[in-house]
Amino acid sequence: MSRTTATIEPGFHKLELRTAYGPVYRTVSTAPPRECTAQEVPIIDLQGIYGDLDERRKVAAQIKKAANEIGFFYIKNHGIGEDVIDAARRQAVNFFKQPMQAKELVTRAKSKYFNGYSPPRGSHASPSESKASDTRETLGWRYAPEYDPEPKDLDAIPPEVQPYIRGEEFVWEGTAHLPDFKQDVLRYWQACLTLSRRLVRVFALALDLAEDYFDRVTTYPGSDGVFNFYPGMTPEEIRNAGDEVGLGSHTDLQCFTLLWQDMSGGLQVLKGQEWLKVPPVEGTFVVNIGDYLMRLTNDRFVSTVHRVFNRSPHDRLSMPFFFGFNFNETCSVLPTCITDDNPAKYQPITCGDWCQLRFKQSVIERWARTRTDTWFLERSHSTDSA
Ligand SMILES: O=C(O)CCC(=O)C(=O)O
Ligand SMILES: [Fe+2]
Repeated sequence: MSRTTATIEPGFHKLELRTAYGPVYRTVSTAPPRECTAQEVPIIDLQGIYGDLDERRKVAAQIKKAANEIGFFYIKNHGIGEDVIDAARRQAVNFFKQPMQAKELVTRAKSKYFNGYSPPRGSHASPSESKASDTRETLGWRYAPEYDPEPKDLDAIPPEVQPYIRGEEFVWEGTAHLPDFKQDVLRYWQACLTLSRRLVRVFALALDLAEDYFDRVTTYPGSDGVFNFYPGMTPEEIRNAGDEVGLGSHTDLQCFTLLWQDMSGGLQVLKGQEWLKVPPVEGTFVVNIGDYLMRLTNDRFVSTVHRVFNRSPHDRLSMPFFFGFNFNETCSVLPTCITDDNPAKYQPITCGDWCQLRFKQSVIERWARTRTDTWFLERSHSTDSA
């Protein structure tokens, strides 16, 4: 019986990545990451998005270049107040510093839609990267129209939208003992949502579409707020950490992510086969393209693999916000991303169904892993695909 065994050159290894259609594998360098350059991951000044059309187009051109090349860039002058960020950051730390019993009041096990708290080792983003699961713990909450900064009439939510509302109140009920938690966290989330609606208009310009092209599909958008906490390590833990990661290699799912990270460092981005460090820059967010937007742009904008290490004595905190389209809207590859020579590669799909495909893969995979560990490991080491 023949069996394919991929040959990997020394200095490289095979990285397993989750996608909506099951695992894919990439050959990746094992060399330590190097610092990214300002050309590779540029800092884009957003001041111009509040200016005239000409200024908005200039920002759009910079976003287009970065989105085409690496799918990651920093934004400065983004308009989210330092006080808003600071209050959210303090609340996140208050939350994670609680005893486990208090955090479990909002355990993800209570959720139908991945809201709530997941403890350290609660996820394993890339099973081939590390034998152990991810060290981060995380708290997430999702879109609910009653908190939308664009006020909604709750009695007039379209019936086709209603089944796709993913926010759940238990997150706020189970944190009500933390003074001002809900207020400070939602203020941050609302600021991220407002900025994302503004940014998606610049993305439309970057894609040669009318500026309001996406307005119709961002009325009840995918808007996942998340706090990630990566605990610091003692020197001994660092020595024994082996291949452990804070958050394993993955791509984000929706259109784009706004990522606030504290000054610890630890974010890495995969460029070709090489890992780049994308360090924190004071006063900025990192923005990265997600899989759904990559699909809608016929792969013009790239959703890039990234991961996080926190091999330091200090705790690390990040506060990503994942922005997508209304989960009920079926979207096709964008007309400006199709030519006679380059027809649409993908079928229309809703952002909700797209995310669901990936979630399902994780569930199938977890199931396979618990049932037949050896079967699964053999398969993941002997299959070579895209
Ligand atoms: O913590 C970070 O810097 C990145 C987090 C991330 O990639 C994610 O939550 O998807
Ligand atoms: Fe991510």
